[in-house]
Amino acid sequence: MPTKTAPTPAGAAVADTDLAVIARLDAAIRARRGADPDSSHTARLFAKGPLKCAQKFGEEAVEAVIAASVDDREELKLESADALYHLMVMLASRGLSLADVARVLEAREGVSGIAEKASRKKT
Ligand SMILES: N=c1c2ncn([C@@H]3O[C@H](COP(=O)(O)OP(=O)(O)OP(=O)(O)O)[C@@H](O)[C@H]3O)c2ncn1[C@@H]1O[C@H](COP(=O)(O)O)[C@@H](O)[C@H]1O
Repeated sequence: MPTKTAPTPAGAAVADTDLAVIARLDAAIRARRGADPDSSHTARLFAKGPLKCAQKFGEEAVEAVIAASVDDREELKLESADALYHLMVMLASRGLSLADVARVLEAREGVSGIAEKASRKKT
């Protein structure tokens, strides 16, 4: 078991220790491929297929949206964790990972969203 990171103030900048948690979760999700669905929630989702994985992500994302809408920050943290985990499972069910998403974000770095949208309208 990794050592737990000390609590950080709300809204703190994302640190390497936070990214390490994501990397460990990624490894855990990968390790559940072909595991026993009776003992693993991830394996159960994989066994049900990509459509179920997508549905679960949608449900958890909506729950996060509701928490944000009513300004319940504790619930927002919990639901966002559920949504992030289920996003990663959904990506894995289609042979992708957050590394693929990171490459997309990397390609967009330095490109203003406003300028990009304006360039789309011209074409
Ligand atoms: N981060 C998570 C995580 N977040 C949420 N969940 C589970 O997601 C489920 C969501 O519950 P719901 O009632 O919404 O869904 P459900 O039980 O499928 O019910 P239905 O929608 O099917 O009716 C709960 O069982 C949560 O425990 C998670 N399950 C696992 N992980 C991580 O994945 C690792 C591997 O887990 P297993 O695959 O279970 O070994 C764990 O060590 C954790 O690090």
